[in-house]
Amino acid sequence: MSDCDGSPSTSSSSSRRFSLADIQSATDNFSDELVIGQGGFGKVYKGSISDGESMTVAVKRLNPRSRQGAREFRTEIEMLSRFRYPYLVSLIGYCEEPDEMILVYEYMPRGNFADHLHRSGKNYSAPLPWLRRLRICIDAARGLDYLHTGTSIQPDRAIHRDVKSSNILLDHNWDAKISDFGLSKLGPEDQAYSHVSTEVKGTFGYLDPEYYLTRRLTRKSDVYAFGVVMLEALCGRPAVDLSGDEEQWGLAGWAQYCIGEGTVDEIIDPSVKEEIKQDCLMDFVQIAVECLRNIPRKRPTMAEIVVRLEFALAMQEGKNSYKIVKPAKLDLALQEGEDSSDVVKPAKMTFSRKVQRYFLGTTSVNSDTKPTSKVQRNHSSISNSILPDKDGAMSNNQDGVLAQELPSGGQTPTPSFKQFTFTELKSITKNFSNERILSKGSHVVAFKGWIDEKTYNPSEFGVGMAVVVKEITPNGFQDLGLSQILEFLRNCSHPNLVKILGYCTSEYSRDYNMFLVHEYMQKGSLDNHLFRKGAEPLSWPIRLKIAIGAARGIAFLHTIAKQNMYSEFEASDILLDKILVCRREVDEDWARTSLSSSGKLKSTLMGMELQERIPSRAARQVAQLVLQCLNTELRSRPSMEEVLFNLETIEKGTSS
Ligand SMILES: Nc1ncnc2c1ncn2[C@@H]1O[C@H](COP(=O)(O)OP(=O)(O)OP(=O)(O)O)[C@@H](O)[C@H]1O
Repeated sequence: MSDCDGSPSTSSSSSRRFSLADIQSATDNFSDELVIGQGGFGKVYKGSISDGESMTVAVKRLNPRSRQGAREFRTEIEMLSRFRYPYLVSLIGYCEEPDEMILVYEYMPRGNFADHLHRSGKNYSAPLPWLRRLRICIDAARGLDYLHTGTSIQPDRAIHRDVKSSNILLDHNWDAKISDFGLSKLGPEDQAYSHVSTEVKGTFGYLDPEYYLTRRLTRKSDVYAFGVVMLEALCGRPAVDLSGDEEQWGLAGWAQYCIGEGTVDEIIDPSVKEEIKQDCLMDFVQIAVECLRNIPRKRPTMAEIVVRLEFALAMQEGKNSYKIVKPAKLDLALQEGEDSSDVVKPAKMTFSRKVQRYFLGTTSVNSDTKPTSKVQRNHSSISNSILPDKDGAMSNNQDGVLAQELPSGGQTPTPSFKQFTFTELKSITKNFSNERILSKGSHVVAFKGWIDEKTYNPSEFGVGMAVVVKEITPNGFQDLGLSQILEFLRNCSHPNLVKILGYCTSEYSRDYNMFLVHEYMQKGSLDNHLFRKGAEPLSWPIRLKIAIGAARGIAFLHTIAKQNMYSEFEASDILLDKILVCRREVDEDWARTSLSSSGKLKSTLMGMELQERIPSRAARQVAQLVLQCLNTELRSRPSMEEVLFNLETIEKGTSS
């Protein structure tokens, strides 16, 4: 393990070395009028350098009286030269002269997140809407995930050590990037829980108590600090505020206390309170509280946080109107050594203990707090609707709905995963009539129909939500048992996967076939758009968006397949080919997309007719990525997460 606190030579391979005269000219000789910020290192100026074209930059000049110095300066250069990513601020160059240490960064015109949350600084104009706060948290989480896990191309891993809202900077589109790597440590490569022992550094209000006590630094210290940032975003309060009552000085402690007391509503920033949807709020609070768990091992990883925040965003945007169960939640309730007996008696169904807890919703917001919060109460009401009966059998309610979300405001509950009756399916598909057939394969026939959006009851032709009813012969499932299939399907919920609305295994069904009901994707499958004669060619940005959507869906499948309960099978094998439930298709606004196989991905991206219209740099990058995916040596192929990361980077490069 190398350590940035040693004194590596300033790695300047990808950063430019400026003379002091360059910097003086860029900042009007360090004019006070150009000061845009001040941190522990020194003042930050807005400047303008010319490299052929003129470019606005942020110039950070070491204050000779600062407690920070050469070590932080070198660490920053070293880190930012190694870690380049759309969600990390870029270092453009540096200046090192006998009495000067200066860093030059890309300029982030909207300043830092803290100023917008706490209504301070020149950049603040109006309270940030909730959606924007959520997106900023996701960007920052992506940046930290990259720092923590690296990629096959950039295998180094690091711990930031000073995650806070003033180190999250915003560009003119409100895209967020992590900054300030002066305290970062290059970390151990493999295990999330291995650590480095260091002198305790960081910022009060964000310091992981475990690190403070033990000096054992892990990535989970960043996760703790990120949890505090999430609370700042939710409450609009700084991490430390000494102006109020003593128990409210530290946001982390105060917010956790309120959540435990069921009074989380009272601490939400009034300017966003009305905007936050209940589902999104519950998830957001849940993630934040988990980040703050006392035991670092029990905190989620940044990768999990990214997926779950994206999920919360989808809920806020109304893309998942029914209750969906997220794989990341596996970790919420199922911590090692936890006793499940207080939750639910073992059911006769073959769901594993993990799956039961997972499926029933979480029962403990935080293993460190008492189970009395509103969030918890809401969750337990979800559980109650599907508690096993006294014989241990899982009971459905009268509608055959297995799990129900109980939304706020007394709206009609929406089923999450319905057990349809065969009669209902007959009504949905007009008695499985030929005119309703969408496609026919050797093991699967798909029919189109309509159901009521709220109850999932059959509705008239063209009324309510369009769905696909798929009839699958037993051979279509290979050797999988029903319980395994259902387990998987329930958890297969992600904005980039077709939504499974329910199933039917009625004894009256033809030949004991199974039926799945999933959402209907208006634009059909991608191959239609790519290969159908006369189809309007898809533009390059849409193709890229589709590839990214598909990569997100697949990456998610891989994540859930990694959970123990699925260790016996590979998600991609089962879902993509055999069960056919996740044959991802393109929806209405092209935002949630996917492809039907990696073969199509290749042809999508390499389509000859498009080559002229793809920016040449992007074309090269895509071609390189495709070649990596097709590497004959399995181990050398990138993971889906890496593919996704690369596609997102290419997209950023194309749009900027
Ligand atoms: N690249 C940049 N673009 C725009 N503004 C920036 C940039 N870098 C820093 N700033 C502004 O300058 C402020 C100070 O930045 P700096 O990283 O030195 O300090 P800090 O992180 O707030 O504090 P400390 O260094 O003590 O942890 C930031 O909060 C931000 O408002």
